[in-house]
Amino acid sequence: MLDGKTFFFIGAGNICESMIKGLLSTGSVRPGEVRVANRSNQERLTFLRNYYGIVPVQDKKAMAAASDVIILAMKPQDVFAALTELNGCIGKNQLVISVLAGVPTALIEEGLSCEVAVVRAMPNTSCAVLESATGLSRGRYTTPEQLALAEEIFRLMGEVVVVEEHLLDAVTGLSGSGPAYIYYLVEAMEKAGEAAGIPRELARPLVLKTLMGAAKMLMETGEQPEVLRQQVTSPNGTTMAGLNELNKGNFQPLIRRAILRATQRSKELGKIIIDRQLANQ
Ligand SMILES: NC(=O)C1=CN([C@@H]2O[C@H](COP(=O)(O)OP(=O)(O)OC[C@H]3O[C@@H](n4cnc5c(N)ncnc54)[C@H](OP(=O)(O)O)[C@@H]3O)[C@@H](O)[C@H]2O)C=CC1
Ligand SMILES: O=C(O)[C@@H]1CCC=N1
Repeated sequence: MLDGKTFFFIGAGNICESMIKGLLSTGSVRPGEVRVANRSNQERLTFLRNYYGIVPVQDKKAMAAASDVIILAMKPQDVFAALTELNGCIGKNQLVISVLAGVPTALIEEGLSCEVAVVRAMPNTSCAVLESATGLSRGRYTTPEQLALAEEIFRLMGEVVVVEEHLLDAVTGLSGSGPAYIYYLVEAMEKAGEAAGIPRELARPLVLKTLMGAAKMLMETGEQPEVLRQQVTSPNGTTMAGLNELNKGNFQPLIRRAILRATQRSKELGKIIIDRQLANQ
């Protein structure tokens, strides 16, 4: 279904580059089929063109009209300006994918003032290595075929779940922001390894292989994480001593708080944008 489809990224930031890198690496999308626009940062477009061979765009309206898939990838607070620029140029047979945290499909449909197919997606930066966990939900004018196209695009870059739109804020808090929690854990483990006397250059591969191995065990054995944890934990051994320290710091409630707060923040971002839209009407 992807053959020859053209992609127009509006917003050339981190998630855009992760997706471009991932999509091109699959070979299913060619550099000439990827068009990218920014608000003002031309150096960034030049970099992306030189590095990936993509097509930098100045005339967003013309390019949006001429592309199969338009990906909104600016900050949520910049969505109005972007939609205003695109108003009236996207038709029913095109697909708009929004990766914006918190922004409802209805707001995008309204901003484009026509019956446009919108899919709201929440990928993560692991798109770059084809290991994203992506949540999708469709807007009111999106056909099953258009949703299937969005699924196909994101499935090239990892796992996809299709959810009710109200769950996308939670997907954002869990797996959209999720890589940052893991990187933070890696940072903390490396620093702790150093404190225990292991030089950074040795701590890094030890931590990374531990992370990879644990992920692989979870995926390949199908065991519950509790079971795998118990297999590591000898009675009165080292792991138990370490886990006790994590529990003293309320490890699980802390993680829960972080994910719930990120989820709430996604909802807040949506509300800010909706309130601003209402104020402008
Ligand atoms: N980073 C992540 O891990 C993820 C981010 N997201 C979502 O993706 C979106 C982008 O995030 P991220 O890539 O991190 O952000 P960045 O700040 O890295 O990039 C945003 C880009 O949008 C551009 N931009 C702003 N307004 C316009 C406009 N009107 N037309 C064209 N381009 C515009 C900016 O251009 P300029 O520099 O010229 O102003 C900038 O390059 C956010 O809404 C976020 O919620 C979703 C999943 C994961
Ligand atoms: O931090 C953010 O708001 C975005 C959304 C998910 C990941 N990054």
